[in-house]
Amino acid sequence: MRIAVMGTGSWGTAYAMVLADAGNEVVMWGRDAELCEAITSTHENPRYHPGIALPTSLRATTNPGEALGGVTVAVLAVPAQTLRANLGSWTDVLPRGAVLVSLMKGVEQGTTKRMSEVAAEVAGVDAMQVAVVSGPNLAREIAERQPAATTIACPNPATAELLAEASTTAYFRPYWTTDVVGTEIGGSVKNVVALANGMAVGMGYGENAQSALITRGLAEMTRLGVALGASPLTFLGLAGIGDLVATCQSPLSRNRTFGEHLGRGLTLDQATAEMKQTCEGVKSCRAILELAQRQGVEMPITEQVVEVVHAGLDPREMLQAFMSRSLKAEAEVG
Ligand SMILES: NC(=O)C1=CN([C@@H]2O[C@H](COP(=O)(O)OP(=O)(O)OC[C@H]3O[C@@H](n4cnc5c(N)ncnc54)[C@H](O)[C@@H]3O)[C@@H](O)[C@H]2O)C=CC1
Ligand SMILES: O=C(CO)COP(=O)(O)O
Repeated sequence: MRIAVMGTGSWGTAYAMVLADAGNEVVMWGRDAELCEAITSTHENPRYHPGIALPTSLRATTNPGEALGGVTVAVLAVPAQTLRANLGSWTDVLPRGAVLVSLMKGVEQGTTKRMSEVAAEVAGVDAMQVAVVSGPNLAREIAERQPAATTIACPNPATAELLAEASTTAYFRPYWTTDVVGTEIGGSVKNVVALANGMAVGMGYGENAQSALITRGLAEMTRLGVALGASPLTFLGLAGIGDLVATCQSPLSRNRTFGEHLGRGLTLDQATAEMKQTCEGVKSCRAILELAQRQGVEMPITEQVVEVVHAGLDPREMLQAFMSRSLKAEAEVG
C-alpha cells in the first residue's frame, strides 16, 4: 500500500519504519525541511531516533500534497491539540477514499472530542473510514525493533484487519478490534495516570503505591470508557492495562517523566522546560475530566492530576487526598 505518515516525531517516525519494514511504500510529512532531508538522504531521524537505521525506502517531505498524493492510508502523528488545524490544512490534498489512522493519545481541549472524532469531522469522512492505533508502544523500543504488540481499532472490521496486516513485521504484532471508543479512552487516560504515577516515583514511593495507582487508574479508565459505550474487555487488553503498565513503568515515558519532575519538586514551568517532546496527559487531563463530569463518572486520579497541573496543588497533597478518601467496596463506582 502507499501510505503517508503525517508527522516526523518520535512515534510517527517509528510507526513509519514499521510500515516500511512491512513492505509498504511510505512517505512522511514533517515541518522541518532539514529533518526531512536527513530522513530521505541519510535514512536516520537524528532528532528523535539518533542511531536508528530507517528503511532506505522511507522518504520525508515538507509538502503535504507530495506526501498524500495517491495514498490509500494517511497516518496522523501530530500532537493531539494541533490535529484540527493540521488536518484542516491538508484536506484539499487528501485523497477522497483514504483511510485515516490516528496514532494520537489525547482528547481535544474545548470540544472534549476523541482524535478519531476530530479527524472524521475535519476531513468530512464517515467514522467507518477512521482507525486508531494504540497500545504499549514506547516509540524508542519499537525504533530499536524490539518486540511489541498493539491494538488497531476501526468500526469497519475489514479495514481494521487490513491495517493490522499492513503493519505486521517480525517485531510488531497488531491485534484488531471494532471498539474505537475503548481504544482511544485507554490511550488518553493512561497518560494522566502515568503523570500521577510519575509523581509517586519522584517522591520516592515504591511498587505498592505505584500498583495501587495503576489498578485504580484502570478502574477509572474503564468507568469512563464503559459510560461512553466501550467494551470493558478492551481495558483488559493492550490499549488498556497493557499501555497503562508500560507507560507508568517506563522511564522512556514522557508523561511519567513529567510527573517525576513534579514529584521531585520542580514547578510546572520547570517541568515543561525539561520536556522536549509532546506530553499529552498535561494538555488532555482537563478535557478528560470534563468528559467524565458530563457522563457523571468519578475519576479521582484524573481530578487530582488536574489540580496539580492546572491549579498548582502540591503532589504530596495529591497523594494524601487519595489516602483520605472515604472507604468503599473495591468494585464500587468511584
Ligand atoms: N512517543 C511515543 O512513544 C508514542 C506516542 N504516541 C502518541 O503519538 C502522538 C505524537 O507523539 P510523538 O510522535 O511521540 O510526539 P513528538 O513530540 O515526538 O513529535 C510530534 C511531531 O509533531 C510535530 N508538531 C509539533 N507541533 C506541531 C504543530 N503545531 N503542527 C504540526 N506538527 C507539529 C513535531 O514537529 C513532531 O514532528 C501523541 O499523541 C502521543 O501520545 C503514541 C504511542 C507512542
Ligand atoms: O504512549 C506511549 C507508550 O505506549 C508513550 O507514552 P509517553 O507519551 O508518555 O512517552
